[in-house]
Amino acid sequence: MSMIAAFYGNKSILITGATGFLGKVLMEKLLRTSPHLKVIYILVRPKAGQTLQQRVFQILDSKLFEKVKESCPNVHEKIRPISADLDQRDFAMGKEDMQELLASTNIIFHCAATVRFDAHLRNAVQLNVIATQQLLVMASQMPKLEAFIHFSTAFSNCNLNQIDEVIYPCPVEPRKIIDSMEWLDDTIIEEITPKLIRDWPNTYTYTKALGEMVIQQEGGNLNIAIIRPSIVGPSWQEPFPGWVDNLNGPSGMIIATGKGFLRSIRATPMAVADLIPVDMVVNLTLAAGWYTAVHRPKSLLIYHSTTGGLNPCKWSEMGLQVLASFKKIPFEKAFRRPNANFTTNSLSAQYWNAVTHRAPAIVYDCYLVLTGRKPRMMKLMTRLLKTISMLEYFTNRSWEWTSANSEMLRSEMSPEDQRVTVLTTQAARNRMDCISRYCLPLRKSLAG
Ligand SMILES: CCCCCCCCCCCCCCCCCCCCCCCC(=O)SCCNC(=O)CCNC(=O)[C@H](O)C(C)(C)COP(=O)(O)OP(=O)(O)OC[C@H]1O[C@@H](n2cnc3c(N)ncnc32)[C@H](O)[C@@H]1OP(=O)(O)O
Ligand SMILES: NC(=O)C1=CN([C@@H]2O[C@H](COP(=O)(O)OP(=O)(O)OC[C@H]3O[C@@H](n4cnc5c(N)ncnc54)[C@H](OP(=O)(O)O)[C@@H]3O)[C@@H](O)[C@H]2O)C=CC1
Repeated sequence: MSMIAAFYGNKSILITGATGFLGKVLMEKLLRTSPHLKVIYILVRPKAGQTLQQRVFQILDSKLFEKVKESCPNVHEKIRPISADLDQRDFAMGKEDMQELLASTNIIFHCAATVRFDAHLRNAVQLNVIATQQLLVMASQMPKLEAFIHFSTAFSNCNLNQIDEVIYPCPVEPRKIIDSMEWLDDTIIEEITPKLIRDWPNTYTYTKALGEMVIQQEGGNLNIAIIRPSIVGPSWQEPFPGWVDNLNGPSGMIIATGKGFLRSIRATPMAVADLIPVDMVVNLTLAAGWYTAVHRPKSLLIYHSTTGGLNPCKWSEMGLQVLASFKKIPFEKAFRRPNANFTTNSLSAQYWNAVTHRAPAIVYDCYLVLTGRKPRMMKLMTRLLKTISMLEYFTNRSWEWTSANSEMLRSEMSPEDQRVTVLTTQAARNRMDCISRYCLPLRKSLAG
């Protein structure tokens, strides 16, 4: 029997961000492999026109949960949604809900975040820093809490090239940033944002770094671990290959290339594409939760969930795999035949944008207007080019992440857990298999 799966049996688990990409996969794996867990509390923000229960049923109705429901048709009884908005004081939670959480929670997985690169600094600080701080305060009042697992990103220190499993100080103390958000107005915050974030490329990575510092400074005696995944992609194996439900990171770019919209990307072919399938991130997370609670390490441990350090994959290799997958399974109703290249300098990128992106979009829009339809291609192309420009920072640099803690974690696992729980390190060793599994199922999942 898996020791990790057995550990989560009979536990009350709190997940923030359970309606998001990683949160859903985490919840699925917990329900599938630890069917005797007591309850999963999920903090869900109310959405107009949908009750909390409806949001939960919508998630459970997705293909991701088919396997769990086969073995446990009443799986919804294990999930207890709690209305909470992490942007609000005390998460705008009801008193009784709060009391129940404080009294019962054994393990916290904190996934909620804004992952938008263009988030206003105030919003990013609120969710990625202040909400983390509030959750720590709650955690400190939980007598039964065994472990607090926080999701950060491998790019929280992307201003460095070599990144160890440690917390690096930020130039400005998180407390000072939090205080200033209280009295500065939005326009001034926008003006000073570039000065504050310095060599971080966006408010997302910057506020994730601040979030880590808050954890270190205000974690007190809690048993805490931080997971730092790199670029999280579709599932590799569990519960089935290729599950993904968003267009973040490379997924949207791959679709856009396959559909023939995207023909050129500013990327350095030899730069490392550090992709990690979502199920491996979840495996590492559950193993880290078990280890943190059972072994109670003396200090906070950080786990890199990355693949590049051991056996790096380059963007050129990734690109070739992607193009090969389009040949095997072409997209339906493509705008053009898929073909793409990587450019490295910004002048040639501008040239290709004009020639292969904007010009065909204008021609197509003229055709739509002439045939009595609404033009839409230029709007789509502008959005696509905006997205590409935000991703360029990551496609033109390489980072080296060490992974000693992840290696240590694997060595601490039982032989059975080592057999059933694929962690990042093994995935890195089988990198080509991993990439082709990344590309092909992604195509199947999102094509259409
Ligand atoms: C040698 C041969 C070469 C061959 C080349 C072959 C090419 C192969 C492809 C290779 C891929 C290369 C690209 C790699 C890029 C890697 C980047 C990795 C960066 C990771 C860093 C950190 C990882 C993390 O820690 S967390 C997760 C990261 N977060 C994100 O990824 C979020 C980024 N996105 C945003 O911040 C926003 O979406 C933004 C600012 C880019 C755009 O905002 P906007 O307000 O304009 O739009 P949205 O409201 O977000 O969406 C509106 C609409 O558009 C749809 N959409 C969103 N993104 C995409 C997309 N990428 N593609 C297509 N469509 C997209 C979205 O669903 C919405 O649709 P609605 O219908 O309106 O709802
Ligand atoms: N995806 C990736 O490539 C990577 C992700 N990470 C980290 O992993 C974690 C999860 O990311 P991912 O699943 O991709 O992100 P998603 O954007 O898919 O999910 C974000 C989650 O946070 C919730 N949330 C956002 N704002 C609030 C709020 N005010 N109150 C309550 N809940 C809120 C969302 O709820 P709702 O459904 O209501 O919007 C959603 O459940 C994050 O911490 C991220 O930084 C790290 C590295 C890479």
